[in-house]
This record gives sequence, structure tokens and C-alpha cells, in this order.
Amino acid sequence: MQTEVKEKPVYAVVAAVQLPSVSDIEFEASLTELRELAKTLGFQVVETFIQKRAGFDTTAYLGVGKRQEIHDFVSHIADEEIGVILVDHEISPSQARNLEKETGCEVMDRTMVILEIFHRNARSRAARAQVEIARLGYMAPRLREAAKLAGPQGRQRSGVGGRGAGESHTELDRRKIRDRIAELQLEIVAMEAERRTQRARRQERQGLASVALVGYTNAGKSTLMRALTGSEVLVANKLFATLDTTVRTLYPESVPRVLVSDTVGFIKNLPHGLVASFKSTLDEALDASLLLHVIDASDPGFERQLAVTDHVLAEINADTVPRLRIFNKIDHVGDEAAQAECTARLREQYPDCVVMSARRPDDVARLHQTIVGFFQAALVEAELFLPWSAQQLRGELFATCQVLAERADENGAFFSIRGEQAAIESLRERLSPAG
Ligand SMILES: Nc1nc2c(ncn2[C@@H]2O[C@H](COP(=O)(O)OP(=O)(O)OP(=O)(O)O)[C@@H](O)[C@H]2O)c(=O)[nH]1
Ligand SMILES: [Mg+2]
Repeated sequence: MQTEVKEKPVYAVVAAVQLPSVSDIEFEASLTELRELAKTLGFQVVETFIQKRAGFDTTAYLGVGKRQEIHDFVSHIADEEIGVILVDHEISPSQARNLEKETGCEVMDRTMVILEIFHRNARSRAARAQVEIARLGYMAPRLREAAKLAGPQGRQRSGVGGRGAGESHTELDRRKIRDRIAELQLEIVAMEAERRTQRARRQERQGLASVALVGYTNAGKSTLMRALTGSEVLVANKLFATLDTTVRTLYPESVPRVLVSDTVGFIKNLPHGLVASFKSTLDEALDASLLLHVIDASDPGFERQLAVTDHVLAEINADTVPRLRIFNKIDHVGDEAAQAECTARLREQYPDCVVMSARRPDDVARLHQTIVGFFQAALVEAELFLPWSAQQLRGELFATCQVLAERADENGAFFSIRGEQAAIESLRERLSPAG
């Protein structure tokens, strides 16, 4: 046995039904993703059970034969003690309970897996409150089911041993859950108001130049955030490493100054209860003047991930914000020839896209240029004369505008500048003879 491992890994199997409408590729991609999600939670997946069916079995999600196969595997065949069955769909409380009873393993469906990851990764007060609401919402019907089971009908059926679990659940007061949800919702409303004020203040101070990094989980958004802003945001090869929006200034600083925000990652079939929390953390994205949609070009399922992101952006009405597609991790796509081939293909298919690696400083510098270029296109050029008597404005001029040329004579300095209309107006006002 390994002696260095402090925590015993929890061994798990994955189980999934493939419906007729789902292609093999799509199905495989979803299973791979579930295994990644499981790994993020610290599970070690030892086996996968799949079954093609016209629909889910109403009793226990999988058909009888497949259930038996899993039962045999966990009780006789597997070398490890299997603790959990991970199911790649959201299933009903009774389906989960029946599957649990037949196999002797705890059952976690895809929703619960994602909720658990969000729960573990939530750091800020707002994120924690939102995740707790989602978890309580997920739990509530499951408690109700348990209560029903413990009722007269449930008692009749409870010879199988489900009764103990059912009864302990009934002790949890559903009203308490409702009250707790209401309480959390009030907290969130208060926090949102606070956040809105902060945001408004920030915008007033710094103008509106802002970009938001959006995209599927693990695409490399936080890595790019770090590279573009020189900040120390969390980067991890885990799904949903980032749950809160962070805002930093583009570095090296540009004219105009650009704010960059890093956001929560997207995923297929986001649990219903998380949608609200997810949307509110994406508010920043809606405020941005430019969205940087980051895509992991080295992931075989990137097209599906791209489509999911596009879909969610449309749902939150962010599809009207100008968008730049960034195909990241090109360094991770095979050898040099494969990378060149992939780059060419992407450029052809998505004409205005950026293909890059967040790990290559030259690529990051080019992206920096592209972002600055986007905002500079909205800038205006002007001529300004700064008499020697008004040199106190010189610092501000250099801070807010780009100086294209400077020429001095005995009365003062002439500047050719480029900057935001508002910034130039403001300087002009204070320079006018009347002022
Ligand atoms: N090879 C390679 N790996 C990268 C690149 N960009 C990011 N990564 C890695 O991909 C993993 C995920 O990166 P993150 O920046 O945390 O991804 P994210 O999009 O912020 O993910 P979430 O916060 O979970 O949504 C990390 O292990 C990074 O080191 C890249 O250009 N090339
Ligand atoms: Mg991140």
C-alpha cells in the first residue's frame, strides 16, 4: 500500500445512458467531462458502465441488467472498494435511491457533482450564498421524497432497508430550508446593490474601457488574466477553479486604461439552481465593451464547448457585445506541423479569431495590442496648446492621452494627441481663456 497518501482516495464508477438523440462523439465527450469533474472532487474513476436506451429507466435510471452488472462489479470484481456511482444525468430522488439500494454505493448525479465543486470552490460571501441556495434547492425535493417514503406507503415498502435514511431526513425541517433560502436571498440582494454601486463608481472613475474573459471551464481564462494584467489570480487544472469575477487593469497600462475581468467558466447542463448565481456573476461580462471568448483549442470537444458558451451568452443577452474568439492552448495541439495545420483551419473557419498560447509571451503581447487597438479605434485625434502657465495639466495630459507629437516655442507646447473625446474636452475646458 502507498504510505505517502494521507487521504484514502474514494473509488468511483461512472454510469450513463446514451439516448438515441445523442451521437457517440457527444456522449464520449460528456463522459470525459464527468470524469474530469470527478477528478476535481478527488474521486478515482475505475470503470465506466454505459447503456444505449430509448429513455431512462423510471425506477433506477439504468435497466435491470446493467444494474446487476454494476452490482456484481462492485461486490465481486473490483479490486478497490467502490464508494460512489457517478451518473451522467440529473436523475430523480427515487431513481437515485433505488440505484443506491441495488448496488450498495452512494449515487451522485451530474448536478450534485457540479454543485459539490461549486460548494468547495466558492470563496466570496456572495458566491457562497448563491451556491448554498442552489444546494438547498436541490436538496429540498429530495427531503420531500424521503418524507413520503417514511409515510404509510413508504413504510410498506421499506423492508429493503431504506427506512432509516428516510427517517433521519424527515427530521430536517423543510420550513427551515425555505427560511434559510429566503434569508440568503435577502443577503444577496443587499450584496448586489453594493456591487452595483462599486461598479458604477469604478466606471465613473475610469471610463468604460473594459473587457471580460468568458468561456468554458478550464479554457485558460485565468491564465490569460494573469498574463494580461500581471496579477496573481488562481490558475488550476481543475474545473470551476474560478467562481468570482475579478477585475484588474491591463498591464502594461494603455491609453485608454482597460479593465480586464475574469469570470466563472461555462459548462454543458449547468444545474438549474446555479443558473441565477451564474448569471449574476456574469454581470461584469454584460458591462464589458468587448468579450474575449477563450476556447481550449487542444480539447477534442472544443466545438461543443464553444457552442455552449455562445448559447449561454445569448441567454444572458450578452450576444450584442462585440466578441473576439481566442483559441488558446495551441502549444498543446500535437507537434509544430499539427499546430500550424490547426491554426490555419481555425483562421479559415473563424476569420477574425486569435489563435495563441497563454504560455507564449509573444502571443500575449499580440493579444494585448489587439485589445488596445480595439479601444483606440474609438479614440479621436486632436491638437492642443499648453501655455507654460498651464503646465500643471501636463501630467494629466500624458496620463489620459497618447501623445503623438510635441513641439515647444516661447509661449508653451503644442501637442498632437489621441484620446477619449471626454478626456480631451475636459482638458480643453480648463485651457480655454475664459477658464
Ligand atoms: N498548455 C497550455 N496550458 C494552458 C494554457 N492556458 C492555460 N493552461 C492550463 O489550463 C489549465 C486551466 O487554466 P485556467 O486559467 O485555470 O482556466 P480557467 O478558464 O480560468 O478555468 P475555470 O476557472 O475553471 O473556469 C491550467 O492548468 C493552465 O495552466 C495554454 O495556453 N497552454
Ligand atoms: Mg479561472
